Amino acid sequence: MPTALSDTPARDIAAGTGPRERPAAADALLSLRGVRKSYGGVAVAVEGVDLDLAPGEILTLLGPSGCGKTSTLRIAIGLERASDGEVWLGGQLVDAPARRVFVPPERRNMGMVFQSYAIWPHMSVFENVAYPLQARRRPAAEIKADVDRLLDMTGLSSFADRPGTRLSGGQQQRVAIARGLAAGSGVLLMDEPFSNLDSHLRNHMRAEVKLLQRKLGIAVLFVTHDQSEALALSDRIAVMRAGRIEQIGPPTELYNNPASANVRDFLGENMRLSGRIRARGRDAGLTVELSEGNICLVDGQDHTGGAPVGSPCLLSIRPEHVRVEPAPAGPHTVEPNVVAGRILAMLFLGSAFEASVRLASGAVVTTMLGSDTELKEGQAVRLVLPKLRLHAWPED
Ligand SMILES: Nc1ncnc2c1ncn2[C@@H]1O[C@H](COP(=O)(O)OP(=O)(O)OP(=O)(O)O)[C@@H](O)[C@H]1O
Repeated sequence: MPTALSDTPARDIAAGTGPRERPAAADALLSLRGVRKSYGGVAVAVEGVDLDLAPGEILTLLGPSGCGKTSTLRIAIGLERASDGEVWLGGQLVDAPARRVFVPPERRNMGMVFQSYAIWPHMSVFENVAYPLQARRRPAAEIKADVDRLLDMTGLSSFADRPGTRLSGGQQQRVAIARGLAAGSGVLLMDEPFSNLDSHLRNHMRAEVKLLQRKLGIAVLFVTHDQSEALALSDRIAVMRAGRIEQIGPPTELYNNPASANVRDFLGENMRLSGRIRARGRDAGLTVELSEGNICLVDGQDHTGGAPVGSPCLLSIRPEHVRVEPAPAGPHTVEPNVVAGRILAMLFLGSAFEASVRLASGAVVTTMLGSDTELKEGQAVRLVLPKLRLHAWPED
């Protein structure tokens, strides 16, 4: 894996601190095994987390406030000690309470970028980036060469002499990233790094970080509560809830095949329709009668756990998978997987319209329409629900 600097590799950092054998994942740069954290022995923040950060990947911890994302990150870098479990860095054990192993953060050499950037205002851009290298007493010529390279890679060369205070939010963020890379382990931890930026700059920085990460081949463990940020940036997402990882996988897998209602609702929008199971296919598939009276064939995921025919259930479908067509003239005909409705309101989002549609039952659902749609507010429509895109769940 190409690391940013000609620096001490992570596997040498903790030399002499623990056993030599590797944890389960052979090529992982960072591994957490059964990590648990309770503050003051009472509040449990992290409850048995296992994860492996592979070389060159962006792995995001995603979840609502208080689910344990930051605690997990702080344990990884050594700012907190795990209460139980093991942390491995580059094949070396760096935290294992049961084995009395703990390597402090300054000896883990991992870069961390915080929400607040933590740029030192009394130092120039060059000095900020050089700091982690000076702290390790590297020779001046080597420091200069490495910092020049990092400033070049992050597009900051022309700002080298500028004080940290005289930079825009995006530039400060880049200084924080360059300084994180100077830590040299090839692993960068980022905790909500864009939350202080306005939405335009936030989008720009997401793209910039991903480009930089791809160029350098570093591994990033990223924390956010923003699902669109996680979907856009990550190679893999770990959705956390109450201190545990609920599902981990590539963004498209989590989006298309959520393993739980929590992951389904946390990632993206859903149209939800309530109904009752009318039949179960021999191998797979359900027939569901909606509250609208229509029949729907469901060939997506079945999360109803074999609930018997007659049980209430919930169907979900991503709004972009619903086809919205003008209602045909003449008497209403009932067809499977087609629901009648009327557009109540259309919101123009730039690239698309978000339309609220009232169904016969009175339920209001949200759908997406192309920006060139000819459909209008007040118009009668039919919603076509492809069976492969419909997932069945127990009632909420
Ligand atoms: N130093 C601390 N002392 C006591 N409890 C703490 C401490 N730090 C975090 N907690 C608690 O641990 C739980 C997890 O907190 P953590 O900051 O890891 O969550 P988070 O998902 O990162 O939240 P946020 O997105 O709000 O930062 C919360 O209930 C929090 O109140």
